[in-house]
Amino acid sequence: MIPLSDADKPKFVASRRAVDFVEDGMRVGLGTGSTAAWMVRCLGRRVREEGLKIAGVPTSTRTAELARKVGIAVVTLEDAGWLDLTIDGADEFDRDLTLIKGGGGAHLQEKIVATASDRMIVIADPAKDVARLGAFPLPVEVIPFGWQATQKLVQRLLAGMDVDGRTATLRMAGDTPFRTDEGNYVLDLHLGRIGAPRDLALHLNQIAGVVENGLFMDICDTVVVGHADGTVRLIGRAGKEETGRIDLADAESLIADL
Ligand SMILES: O=C[C@H](O)[C@H](O)[C@H](O)COP(=O)(O)O
Repeated sequence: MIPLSDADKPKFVASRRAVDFVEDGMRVGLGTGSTAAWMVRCLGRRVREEGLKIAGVPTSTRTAELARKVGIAVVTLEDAGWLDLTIDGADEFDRDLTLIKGGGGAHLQEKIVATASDRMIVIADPAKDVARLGAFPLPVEVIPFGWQATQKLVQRLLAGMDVDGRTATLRMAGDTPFRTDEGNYVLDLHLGRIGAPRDLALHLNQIAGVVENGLFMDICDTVVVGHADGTVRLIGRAGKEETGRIDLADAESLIADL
């Protein structure tokens, strides 16, 4: 048996706690990324071992593949209509539960799915908890047509925004531009600090060629932070907090899914 790596421990702990919120009959949005992958495995185990009946709406082709592999019934958002809950990772979250997402380029589908849900729970490790957003580059999905013009307009906008850095770089996958599931490109905005996230998000989405930015405001209801020692912290709106503990040995049967 391969031991759970130190990097995976907080992801497993947060995921294991978050799937307790899933109830029989729910339509559940399934996030994307390394943390969300643990959540999908934890949820798959509940489906297999407890007979939990859920419909999962994945936010990427990667997540769809994993969900099917672990036994979750996968449906489209169109089929589900509306969702009870979405559980997803994040690249950063602040005190207002505003998020930066899209490190894996999935933030467009993730935002559509999360906003079509009654509730969004974010699962994270302690490194994602920031006093101010912006150290993580902000992903912005753009249409490939005329993307250089869009990049110029984004940089022109940044010149008037409350941020420290102002470069927007095209995300690459080797020698070619990275493509999202929709076939679009991603500009990563190196801002260092985002002083007014709402202002920035609204202005970015006004630029022709911008499809969606990775700032999630007023969408997340609860953040579940997992720690490597098994402790878990739930942060709700208005700073409401709760702590708990997850047994790390509980991850063993999931390691085979890796
Ligand atoms: O596009 C990717 C998503 O927004 C991820 O949820 C985010 O990047 C966090 O990923 P991870 O859990 O791998 O740090």
